[in-house]
Amino acid sequence: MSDSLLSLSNVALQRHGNTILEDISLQVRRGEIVTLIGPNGAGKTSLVRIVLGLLKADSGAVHRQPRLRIGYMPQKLQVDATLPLSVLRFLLLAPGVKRPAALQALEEVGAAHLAQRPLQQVSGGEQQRILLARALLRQPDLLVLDEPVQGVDVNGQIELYQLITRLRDRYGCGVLMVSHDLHLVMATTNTVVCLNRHICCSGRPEQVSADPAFVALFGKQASALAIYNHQHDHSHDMHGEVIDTSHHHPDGSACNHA
Ligand SMILES: Nc1ncnc2c1ncn2[C@@H]1O[C@H](COP(=O)(O)OP(=O)(O)OP(=O)(O)O)[C@@H](O)[C@H]1O
Repeated sequence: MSDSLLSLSNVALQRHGNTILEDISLQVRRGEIVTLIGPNGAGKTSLVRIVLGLLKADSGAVHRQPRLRIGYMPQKLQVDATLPLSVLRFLLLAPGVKRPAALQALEEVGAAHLAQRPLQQVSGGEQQRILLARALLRQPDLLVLDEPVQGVDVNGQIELYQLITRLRDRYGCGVLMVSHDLHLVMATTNTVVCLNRHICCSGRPEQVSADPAFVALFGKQASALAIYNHQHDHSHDMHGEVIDTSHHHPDGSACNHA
């Protein structure tokens, strides 16, 4: 039996005559962490929405393993600041969730001590852990994390990525996450997919980082600063279209846009 949880083949999405995504093929297998990186407007959120089934691709195919359970962690916790809600009560809002399971999920993410804390009083890093706990409550086969370390300081980011890796190991789930942080992601991910409407390059981090095309794409400075800075050796016009059309991505390894 295939261990592929999710498979996208040649997926394309247009909106109002604009190409948002084109020719996107990727897979997430059980136990694998796949990270989507790309600049603002690259289509990362649109791709996540297609994976979640919230958006339908205009062409191409999306295959999910039968009865696939997806745990989704959004970018941010959206709560009414006037709503008196403890962390535990927030988790109990999810359908079918019982108190012991909610407490265990908080324990799993190192946030058991926050159970009775008003939701509005938790820090950015604590919020991300709570959202991760909520995603775990679905006992997911696949965790989909949209910028899981957003608004968290560097030490907190390292801890969160380590936590995600531990959860992957413990549950054997697949992880698809969006990140802007190339440097930290390289240490924890199995596959990096660089997206800019199309897939610019992808592969295992060690393969990608050893390839001259990778350095050309991201630049040494970007790695050293742990800040994502998208650099291509091909160009995009103001609509994100590739001006140099010689690129192609035959096998998922880093490509050289000569
Ligand atoms: N419903 C829509 N109608 C028209 N354009 C859209 C729609 N949804 C997204 N877009 C456009 O598609 C492009 C990709 O958006 P998306 O939010 O997927 O990018 P992103 O990589 O997640 O960006 P960011 O890093 O800024 O969050 C953007 O140019 C956006 O304006």
